[in-house]
Order: sequence, then C-alpha cells, then structure tokens
Amino acid sequence: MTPGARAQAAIELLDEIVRAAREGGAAADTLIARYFKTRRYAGSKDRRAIRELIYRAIRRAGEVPASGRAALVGLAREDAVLAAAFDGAPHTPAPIAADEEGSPAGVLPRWLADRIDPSEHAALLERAPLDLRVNRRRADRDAVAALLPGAEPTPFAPHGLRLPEGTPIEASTPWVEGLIEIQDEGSQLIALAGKATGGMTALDLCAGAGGKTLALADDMGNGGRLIASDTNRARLDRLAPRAQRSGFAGIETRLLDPGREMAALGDLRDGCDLVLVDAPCSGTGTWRRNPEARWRLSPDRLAKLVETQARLLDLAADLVRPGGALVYAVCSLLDEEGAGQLRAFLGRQSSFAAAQLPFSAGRYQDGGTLLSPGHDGTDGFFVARLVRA
Ligand SMILES: C[S@@+](CC[C@H](N)C(=O)[O-])C[C@H]1O[C@@H](n2cnc3c(N)ncnc32)[C@H](O)[C@@H]1O
Repeated sequence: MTPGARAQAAIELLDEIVRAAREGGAAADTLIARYFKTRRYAGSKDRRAIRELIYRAIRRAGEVPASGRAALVGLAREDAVLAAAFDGAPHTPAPIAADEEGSPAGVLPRWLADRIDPSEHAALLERAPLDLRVNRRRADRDAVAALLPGAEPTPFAPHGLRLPEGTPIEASTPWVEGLIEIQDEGSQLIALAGKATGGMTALDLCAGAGGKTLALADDMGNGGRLIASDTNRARLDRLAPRAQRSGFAGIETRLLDPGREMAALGDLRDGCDLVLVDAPCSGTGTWRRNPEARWRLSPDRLAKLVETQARLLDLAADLVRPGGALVYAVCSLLDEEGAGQLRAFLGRQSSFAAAQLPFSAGRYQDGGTLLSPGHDGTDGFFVARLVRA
C-alpha cells in the first residue's frame, strides 16, 4: 500500500473508533482486527504502519475528535511526511486545506484536566512495557529470565519480569509451557497486598478473567479455598482455561447478579480471610494501554462507578471474618475512586482500619497507596489493605 492508502485506511478506522467511543461500541484494538480480517491485501508491514498511525492520532487527542480525518490531519500538522500522503490520488485522502486545522493536541479531556497530577500527564500516554508474572508453581524468575532475551526483573514485584513493549511473547517457550502470565507490575502488587497463604478462604469479588485470581492461587500454593466471582459471564468463563494452563485446580467461580450479589455469596458472610475488591472503575490508570478510553469517560459514568465501588466495598466488608482483610483496588488516578472512596468507607465502617502494604512502591495517600506510570512505571492504581477488628 502507498503512504496515501495507509493514511486513508487509518482515517476510515479512526472514524469507526470515534463512533464507537461516542456510542459505547467496541475497543480500538477489536475494530482494527475486524477491519484487517476483510482486507487481506494489507500485508503485515501495512497493518503495522496503519496501526501505528492510528495510535499516534489517538494519543495526541485529549478530546474525542470530530472525525477520523480531523484526528489524522491534527497529526499531519506536526508531521510533514504524513501531510505529504494527503495527495488526493485515488484511494488517498484529499489534500489538507490551508485552513483545516484538525483536532487539537491534548492529553486529557477538559473536564478532567485539573484532576490528575500534571507530573503524570506525559507518562499517562507513553507506551507500556510488557510485564510478566512468573508462575512459581512451574518455574522461578531467574530460570524464566534466562529463556527470554532482554528480560529484566520488575523493580518492585518479586515474581515479575519486564520486556520491551511489543515483544511477541505468545510464541515463546515460557508462554507455551504456562510458566508465565502477562500482568502489569501494578496488578502483581495488588495481588501481593492480599498476603494470601495456603489454608486461607479468599474471594476475588470482581475477578474478571482472573488475572489477579491466578496470582492469589500462586501465593496460596494451590492450597486453601479460592473463589472468583464477577457479574460478567464471558470474562469469568475465561478463567478456567487459564487456570488449567497454569496448573491451578479447584478455583471456584460464581456468577453474580448485579445488585443481588449476596444471593450467590451469602454462605461466605463473615467467613473470608481475604476479600479482594478490584472494582470496576474509570481505568484512568491504564490509558497508556487504552488511550481511546479517555474519550469514553463522562462525569455521569464516573459518578455511577463511584457509587458501585462504594456498594461493593460495603458488600465485601460483610464477607470478611473478624481479623480478616479486605484489599480495595482501582486502576484509577482519580481521588473519588481512590483515597476519597477509602475515606468514605472508613467513615462508614468503623470495624475496619488501614494496614501497611507489603511493598515499597507508590505514594501513601490517606491509608492507601497510589501507584502511577510517572512515579512507579506501573499502570496507575490506588490500593489499600483494610483489616477488620
Ligand atoms: C477492574 S475489572 C477486574 C479485573 C480483574 N480482577 C483482573 O485482574 O483481570 C472489574 C470487574 O468488575 C466486574 N464487576 C462489575 N460490576 C460488578 C459487581 N456488581 N459485582 C462483581 N463484579 C463486578 C466487571 O465485570 C469487571 O470484570
């Protein structure tokens, strides 16, 4: 494909991505994969180049662009080589008019501009490295590192390895043999905050596809009782094959009915040594992986998430046994989902107190810790460990 044809493809895809962001449609990665499935003429170099253009355009637009063309013209205003590809030949974009500015450059949507520490802004949109968690049931970190050229130990997580972004890990021996999971260092630290050990009864309340459940299972050495619950059946269904691949047997799963979660969890009331609440959230801490997610968040959506987090925290509090622990985490850098949410919880639940976390990363905030891309090189998370009297 010519540079112009690649630019045209990027515009078409950006149009779809913008529409999906406005209407709650599929994520950019899914739309890109679908687009290429029906366009076999695009070779692997074309696909890589188009993808690269799309993500550069997404990263530079804080507000949702007016159109795919506006997003790419904005980028072309800063890149003469790309601007030259708008040459108006067949299957290429029309030339850029002198007064056509394209979408403005920015990091954050305006309504969030002063809600995230400016020292984090640049790192929020950098490319994330590829972090792995070594499955101790199958291997140790040094042995796996020796199989992966360029792998470095993660600075804070004791079982993590870091590789450059884009390393094709799924073709590697450690991946094929189930020795590793792809998991950001921040997520590994959250599982570590559970201090899970064999013999415990542990519940991962918002388990999703079980990324942190598997880390807890590794800490528990396949012992004790581990329950993974979620309201999303498709995500929860992905846990069993992952657990099998990693050699973990016996993880229970429970599908929850939103708003009626206790109907499936009542037998665990006052019975868990550990409840992990990795709550649904704005995802502001993972924008470096999903930069278009910042076009999807709105004040209304944020308010609903904060309400759900508070409700799930109170529900989890009823499931922890006296002396047990609740770990609260959100992949967010916003106070209302993190330290603010924790302050409100501690105000409502006098039998819980914040306890120290078992790692040195992050910055202390009102009883919890904020991990961030700029400060710690991890995805952004707020995490707190709360012990019941
Ligand atoms: C941040 S994600 C969890 C990610 C997961 N723990 C992991 O490590 O991969 C939040 C999860 O909360 C789930 N969720 C949303 N509402 C819920 C509810 N009322 N009860 C339990 N889970 C809920 C979502 O389906 C989503 O999978």
